[in-house]
Amino acid sequence: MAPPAIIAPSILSADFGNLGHECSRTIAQGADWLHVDIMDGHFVPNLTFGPPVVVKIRSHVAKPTESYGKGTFDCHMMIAEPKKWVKEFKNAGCDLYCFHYEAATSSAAESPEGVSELKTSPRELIRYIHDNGMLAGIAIKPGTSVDVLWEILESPDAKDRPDMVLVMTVEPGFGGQKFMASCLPKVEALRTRYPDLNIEVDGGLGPGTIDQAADAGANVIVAGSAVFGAKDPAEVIALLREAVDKRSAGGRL
Ligand SMILES: O=C(CO)[C@@H](O)[C@H](O)COP(=O)(O)O
Ligand SMILES: [Fe+2]
Repeated sequence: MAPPAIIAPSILSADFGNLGHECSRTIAQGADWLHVDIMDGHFVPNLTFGPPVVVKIRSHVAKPTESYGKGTFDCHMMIAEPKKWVKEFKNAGCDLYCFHYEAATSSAAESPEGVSELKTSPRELIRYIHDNGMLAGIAIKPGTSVDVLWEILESPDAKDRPDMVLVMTVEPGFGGQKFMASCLPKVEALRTRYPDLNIEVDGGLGPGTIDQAADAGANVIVAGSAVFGAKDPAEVIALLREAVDKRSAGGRL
């Protein structure tokens, strides 16, 4: 049976002028995690915020009492140098550090300043994240084949294996984009091989698209505009959860 639903509203769609309150309210409305989109203006053509803002919102949301627990900060690192920021985000209050496969493997990302210790492989980066006391996620963009992940998921040592895979269902960079159903075969392939894996989908998720994502096997659901733009965010969170849990309880097609 697939793991239970985890609903992770993306705070990219929250009111940034009132972020602490928005975060605590969303958790009170039934969200499990908060999805924290970190963009550096290099890996993606947009900028968000860094560790000081994460510190501030952490003070409004209690740290989870267990791994994957309520209040987990799921930091989606859309940054060119994922290794460089691991310790800072840990210290800021991040619980799950999800880097992009493309950033970890591109030569531009490895070391724009020629600093060799920033060079790393996805497996080494996963180990480094674990050694720094966080869960590790690995994300792939719509144009990246799921095949790049098999070797990483089969790493003999659990320290080198990700705790979650994020399959992007939009091009990373902005909220409010149209859901790309063409990415779902990647989710299906992952779920077929790994019944217990946390598989996250991100981009364009909401009441109109959740059934397709849940049918494919996703259990960690990011939704930004659908939650923060809703009249009744609690109702949307409950609907997303029900769509996923209905499938994990009843078995997949
Ligand atoms: O990572 C990203 C965008 O790059 C996402 O997390 C979006 O912020 C999701 O927003 P919606 O598509 O749900 O509005
Ligand atoms: Fe995201």
